[in-house]
Amino acid sequence: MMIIWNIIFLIILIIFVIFFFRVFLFKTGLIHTFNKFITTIQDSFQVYQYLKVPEFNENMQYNLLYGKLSLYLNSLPSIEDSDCINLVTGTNQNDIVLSLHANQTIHDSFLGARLFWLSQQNELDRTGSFLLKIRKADKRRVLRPYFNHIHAIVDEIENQRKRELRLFITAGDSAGKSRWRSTPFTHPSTFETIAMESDLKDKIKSDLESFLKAKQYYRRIGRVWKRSFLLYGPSGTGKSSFVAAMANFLSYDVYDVDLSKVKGDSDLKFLFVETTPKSIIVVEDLDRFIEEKSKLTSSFSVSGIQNFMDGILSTCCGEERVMVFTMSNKEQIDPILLRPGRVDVHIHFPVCDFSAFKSLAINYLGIKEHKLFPQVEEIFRQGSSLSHSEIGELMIANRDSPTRAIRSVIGALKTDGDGRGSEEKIQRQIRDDDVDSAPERFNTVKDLRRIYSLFRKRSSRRSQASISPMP
Ligand SMILES: Nc1ncnc2c1ncn2[C@@H]1O[C@H](COP(=O)(O)OP(=O)(O)OP(=O)(O)O)[C@@H](O)[C@H]1O
Ligand SMILES: [Mg+2]
Repeated sequence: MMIIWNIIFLIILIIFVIFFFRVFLFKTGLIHTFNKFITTIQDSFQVYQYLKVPEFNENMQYNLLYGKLSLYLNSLPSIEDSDCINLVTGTNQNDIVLSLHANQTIHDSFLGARLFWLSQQNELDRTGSFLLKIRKADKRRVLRPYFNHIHAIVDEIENQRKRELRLFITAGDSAGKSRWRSTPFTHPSTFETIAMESDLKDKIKSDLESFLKAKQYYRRIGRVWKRSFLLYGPSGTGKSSFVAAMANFLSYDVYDVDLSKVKGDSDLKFLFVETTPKSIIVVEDLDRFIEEKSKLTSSFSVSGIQNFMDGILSTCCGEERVMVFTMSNKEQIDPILLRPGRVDVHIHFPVCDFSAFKSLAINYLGIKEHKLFPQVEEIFRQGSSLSHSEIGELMIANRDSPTRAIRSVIGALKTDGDGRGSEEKIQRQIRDDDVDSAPERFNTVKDLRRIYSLFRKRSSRRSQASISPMP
């Protein structure tokens, strides 16, 4: 009898010990260490195989699978169990997105198999990789459908995010190399908000649409599937806004290359291979850069810039890129740099004419007609003109009163026409109008002062808009 009681007592004791051990493990967080210990024991009875997915291939071209994997792994719920995770802001500033830290393992399960992904970072070149650990016994059965599953999930995520475009800008890393930093691209410019000849706009839109459909064609003729545009014209005529409109039209990300931050040819190549397909690569003020480059000793070579423009490096790491170069004047540029094939379409951005003025009036003031329009037209006919941004700013500053807005434009155009004291006169006119009564406009006045300093710089004159597609 005594023995039976002893056994019962022992069983109850064991149950209590197990119970308290579990509570202790959970309360102290030691459960994770315990689980790792169990996994290590299990692992020692298994034969595993390792597969590596590097960020770049041996030719330093970006590996698209790496990007997809990163998206997939960061979307797994098990990321929360990792020892160290990065918290970053999402597209919406209030969103917090989890992303896997270097040297962290995340587990996944698929068709009954357990898969482990280790994120790694090379200390020397700061490039990343993912290492997959999978049981040899599961590999043959699971691997192919598992990667199909990853592709399907990533496509789904990308479809959800389709409208969330990103703007990439050049920034240096700790090793002094140029890298991309991205931020949501929310520029509201569209082809509808750009004041430009409607025929020209339609031509460009259909050019872009036919480019999107031409994958097979480009492949058949052995050319890189890319299209290059040169936007040239005076300051404030809408070149940058046009690039944003293109990005919104195509739903492409924008890579804004700041050549002044790029160290030289190899850095430029590196930046290029890091861009992804379905993107617009923009180089603003190329003429200014080339002019400055000739004065400074630079590690850029003409062929480095040409190769970049040709996008020859993009052939093996996905295509579908649009390249855009902006400049104020193309006359000074070596024609080799703009030869057909290197730059496919030249688009001229002239200073504002009467028809562009009317588009701006519709957009900024919400009016299609006004009794002062004939007067404005006459002034334009006499050869006066301003840039779109100058006129736009005057309209924004006086948006409460279209009449006042148009009068101020007329004043500015006239001053421009006879060339007398533009800055002083227009500032007085704005002060005389009810600027003081609207505190928020003080900013606008400040802006206007800044903008009118452009008057002195402006050199180009009215001309016809033109698009010259190269064969
Ligand atoms: N054609 C246009 N249609 C509508 N708005 C315009 C146009 N051109 C300029 N603007 C307005 O003027 C401002 C400046 O334009 P933008 O920066 O695109 O000019 P830009 O040609 O790139 O000038 P820069 O050569 O100095 O960079 C923008 O806020 C834009 O809204
Ligand atoms: Mg610009």
